[in-house]
Amino acid sequence: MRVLVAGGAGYIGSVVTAALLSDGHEVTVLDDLSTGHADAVPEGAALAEVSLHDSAPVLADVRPEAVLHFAARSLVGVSQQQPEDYWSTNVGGSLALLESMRAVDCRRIVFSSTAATYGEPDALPIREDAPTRPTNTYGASKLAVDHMLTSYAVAHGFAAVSLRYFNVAGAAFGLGERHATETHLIPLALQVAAGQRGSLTVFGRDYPTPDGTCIRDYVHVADLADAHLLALPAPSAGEHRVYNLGNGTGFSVQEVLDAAREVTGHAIPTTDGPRRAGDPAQLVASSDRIRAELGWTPRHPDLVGIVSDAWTVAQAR
Ligand SMILES: NC(=O)c1ccc[n+]([C@@H]2O[C@H](COP(=O)([O-])OP(=O)(O)OC[C@H]3O[C@@H](n4cnc5c(N)ncnc54)[C@H](O)[C@@H]3O)[C@@H](O)[C@H]2O)c1
Ligand SMILES: O=c1ccn([C@@H]2O[C@H](COP(=O)(O)OP(=O)(O)O[C@H]3O[C@H](CO)[C@H](O)[C@H](O)[C@H]3O)[C@@H](O)[C@H]2O)c(=O)[nH]1
Repeated sequence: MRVLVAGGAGYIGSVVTAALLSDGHEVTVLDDLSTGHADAVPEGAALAEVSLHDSAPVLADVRPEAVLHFAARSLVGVSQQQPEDYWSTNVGGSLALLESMRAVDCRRIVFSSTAATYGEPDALPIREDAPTRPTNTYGASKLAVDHMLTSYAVAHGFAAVSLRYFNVAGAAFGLGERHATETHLIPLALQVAAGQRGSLTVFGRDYPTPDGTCIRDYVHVADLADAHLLALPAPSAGEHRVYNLGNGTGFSVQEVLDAAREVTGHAIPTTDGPRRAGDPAQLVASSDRIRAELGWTPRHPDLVGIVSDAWTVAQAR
């Protein structure tokens, strides 16, 4: 298939681009390089350095049969201080992209949604029919795009899938996480292990969890790539599907740090800090729906393996 990958110079988009290429697809990456890197775009994919807002000429030129949409602002904390950037990029940019698609009669899309659309869960694991009550602008902006896709499916015959990722981690195809402003636990722990950072702050040890630290569901980026390949052809015209993506097993911040110490052989000093605003105590996915409907099975559910793959690629840089 001829596909356009919006945000394909970023962490997850670049890995999925590599997976699409190895599956025989023809790929053009559209990315403004605001948080991505040109050298992360896999060889064999074309790069159009353009914003979502100016995507129309690129779509007119490429004439894709489908779009995979990763391009976004995705820092929860910043979304609370600069909401305008989140509404503009995530919602305004996505609307512009959908209109660019409609103009060239391209109506198939896979969208990067997030566990942040659910907010604080009533019950675990979180299923797709759980209430969506985002606790930050980032999650609210992603939920708005999910709603946009439902209405584009109904009104304009789009075939759409929202994949609600939980905590994406690990590396594949030699590509890992490389954010100028890094906020994610695993890459930060590995930067401490590599001596690039002195220590890491544990955000809260007083949560109602067995060791007092937050629990998250870490999913390997290679398993995420598998899910995108399965989701791409799945919906029919007029259909918008929503699938959670996680392993269904939660690990605490303490367990992640222990795994990082085991993998790297470094002590990884930490200090204890207050809770980070808006962090739910536990987020664990039920991925029963995508397992049942698309046959997705995570091949790398082991936390030590996920951290180990991230470490291998971080060291190679
Ligand atoms: N990393 C996670 O754990 C996680 C979890 C849930 C959802 N997500 C979502 O997955 C997607 C990818 O996340 P990531 O971690 O790879 O982020 P990333 O920042 O590495 O990648 C995002 C890419 O989008 C590009 N981009 C941003 N705004 C753009 C615009 N206006 N026009 C064109 N390109 C633009 C950036 O340059 C970057 O290359 C995001 O939509 C994010 O919200 C990520
Ligand atoms: O320096 C740090 C960084 C993180 N943490 C903790 O580690 C856990 C994981 O934090 P991350 O920042 O790595 O990931 P989040 O769970 O905050 O965010 C992820 O899940 C969200 C869903 O709520 C969104 O989807 C978001 O895009 C995605 O990155 C949290 O309990 C956080 O408090 C620390 O203790 N210290």
